[in-house]
Amino acid sequence: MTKIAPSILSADFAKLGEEIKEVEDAGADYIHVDVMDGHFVPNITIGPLVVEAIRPITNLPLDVHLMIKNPDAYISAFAEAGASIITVHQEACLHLHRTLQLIRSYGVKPGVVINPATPVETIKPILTEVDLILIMTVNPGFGGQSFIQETTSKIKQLADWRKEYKLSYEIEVDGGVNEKTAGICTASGADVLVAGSAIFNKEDRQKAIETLREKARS
Ligand SMILES: O=C(CO)[C@@H](O)[C@H](O)COP(=O)(O)O
Ligand SMILES: [Fe+2]
Repeated sequence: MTKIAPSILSADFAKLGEEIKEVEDAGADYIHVDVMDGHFVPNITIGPLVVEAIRPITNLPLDVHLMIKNPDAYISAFAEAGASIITVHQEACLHLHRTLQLIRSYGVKPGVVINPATPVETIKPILTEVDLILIMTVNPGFGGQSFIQETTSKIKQLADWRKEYKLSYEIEVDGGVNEKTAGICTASGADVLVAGSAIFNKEDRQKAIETLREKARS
């Protein structure tokens, strides 16, 4: 079954704990945490202190998406704060194998992310190093943007490589995922759908998650 990872970027930060509990009760699989530094992306969000604060609130894995320059300098802080998965951008890493191995050395699942304009071939050399690959379907930095359709060929390529090389990474998509685009993602081979506005901007979060799952199936 397709996994759903609500992105707390679109949650009400004044009641973040309640928002997280609500999506957990509504059937979410991961809690997606968007970390932005104002350099790699034109926005600033949250840091390890918030990850530490939300860790005891939920039993779900914390899927920490680092949109920051020089991620190596902050991996220990996010690992110690309780991240379950840490994804780093290929575009932000000078020595990608080293960064992914550093994440794993803390007992955290390593993942890599690529922006919409980055070819999927750029991560072919590190496929054996990751537990998850995140395909950005918008340019990172903000919630509520429109899905970039051209990115779906990358999802398909990753699914083909996984089969060909007998690997087991999960394929996650992030950005503009909603009831109209969920089906395109899963038909291309996505296993995990990140959704911010399509869940937190809805009154009934359970219905929003169920709708995404239903669209993912069809
Ligand atoms: O990483 C990001 C944005 O950079 C995402 O995780 C967004 O938070 C997704 O928001 P929606 O497009 O689903 O509203
Ligand atoms: Fe994200």
